[in-house]
Amino acid sequence: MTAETIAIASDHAGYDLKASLKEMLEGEGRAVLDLGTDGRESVDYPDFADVIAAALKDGRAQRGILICGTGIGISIAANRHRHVRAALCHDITTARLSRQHNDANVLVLGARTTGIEVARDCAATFLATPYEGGRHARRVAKLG
Ligand SMILES: O=C(CO)[C@H](O)[C@H](O)[C@H](O)COP(=O)(O)O
Repeated sequence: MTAETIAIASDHAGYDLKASLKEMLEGEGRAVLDLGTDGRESVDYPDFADVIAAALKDGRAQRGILICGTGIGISIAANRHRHVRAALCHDITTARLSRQHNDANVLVLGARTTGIEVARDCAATFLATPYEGGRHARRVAKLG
């Protein structure tokens, strides 16, 4: 198993899915850094995008998973950080291509829009798929 640490965070809407994915990943022997939220009480998704961005920046984690209700708000917030390439994925194809073409370092899921089995498949695919580089490297470099 790889030595990388996966940071995971959500707002209240994503709390249950976060718990499920954390259990799955830890069951696979992965190191998971849970950065909250810690319950179903209403919180603000930008705060959790920011904590994931900080963990990637200071090296506590190498990749991340973010969850809110739709995944939209937390994607917008995460992508305001220049070192974050957060990809909102709805199926294994988008999860795979976010890695192969975009070198995404954060998978984003919508807990109110994506079923749990699809979400688990997205996480597994995202974490297993390497970046292709090549022609994509020029484009990713232009992202900042
Ligand atoms: O940011 C979002 C929409 O793009 C997320 O889905 C949030 O989780 C959602 O807005 C939270 O809504 P709530 O009614 O406050 O639970």
